[in-house]
Amino acid sequence: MMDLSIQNLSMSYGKATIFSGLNAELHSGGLIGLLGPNGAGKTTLLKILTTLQKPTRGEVLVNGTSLLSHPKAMQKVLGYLPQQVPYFPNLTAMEYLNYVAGMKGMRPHQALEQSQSLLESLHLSDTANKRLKEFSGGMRQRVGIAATLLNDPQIIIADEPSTGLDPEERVTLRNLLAELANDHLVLLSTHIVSDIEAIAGQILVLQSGHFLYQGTPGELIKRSVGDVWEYPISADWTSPVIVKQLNQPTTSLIQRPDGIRIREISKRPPLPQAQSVTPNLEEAYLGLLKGVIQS
Ligand SMILES: Nc1ncnc2c1ncn2[C@@H]1O[C@H](COP(=O)(O)OP(=O)(O)OP(=O)(O)O)[C@@H](O)[C@H]1O
Repeated sequence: MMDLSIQNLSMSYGKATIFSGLNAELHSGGLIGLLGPNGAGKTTLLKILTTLQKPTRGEVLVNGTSLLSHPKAMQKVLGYLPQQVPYFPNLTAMEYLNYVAGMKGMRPHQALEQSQSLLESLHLSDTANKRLKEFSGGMRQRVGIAATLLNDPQIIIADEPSTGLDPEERVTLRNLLAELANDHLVLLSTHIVSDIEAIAGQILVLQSGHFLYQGTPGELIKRSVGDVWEYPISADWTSPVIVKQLNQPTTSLIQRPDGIRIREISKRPPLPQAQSVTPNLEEAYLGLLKGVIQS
């Protein structure tokens, strides 16, 4: 069981405050999704949690031990999956894993055993001796995951790991992280709601330097009940008025058996004929970011 306690954490670059006074309690068992728009500070927060960067103020405790005073306490239990897996085109998958295992201080026989078993569970055994330059983006990402999991880290932190993956590879990665989250602390940062929908037990929403929301996805959806509406498109949907309306982030199109309808996040019914509908997580999240749903 691992616990991460984020206490009054603040980060500024010069005069620019990225976030301030962040507090959160994270535990193993159930994936934790860190959501926020581009530039919200997710990577900066992950860099602090992975000891790559020092915060301006505040503290992070790893099972009660200060990460700032004892970064090794975190480094010993951490598996970090960065946005872009380091790329060594001329190494084979096995050679790359060996190299990472060496950096993690693993003994050669232990490195070999674990690399083989990880390559097998990530369906890469057949390609263990192929050079990484011959791998697809998704395969390379899976090698990155194998490298992250070497030495069985108890905390896994992933930064937008599905960038560049095709839909099938995204699902595979999602399932793998969900499975790991049963007995590891898994924190997955993304700006794509579908990456964590259905697998996150807890979500943190970071925007404008604060956590706008911390809790279960279900609770966020509950909060947005009554704020999402659906209505048929009354005019030609290529007309400038409709196109302008659809360009707002709070509206989307949905195909129904009787035609295309507009879904809109709004405190009040946008049209008299609009019907209140059950929100999905994406809508609840967007409503929160746009201030329609209260944080
Ligand atoms: N070394 C730095 N010096 C100055 N500003 C920085 C530095 N690193 C990041 N920033 C700024 O901090 C803000 C947050 O960046 P960060 O990469 O943490 O966001 P993010 O939520 O991870 O975004 P993305 O999803 O686009 O990766 C951005 O405005 C960025 O320009």
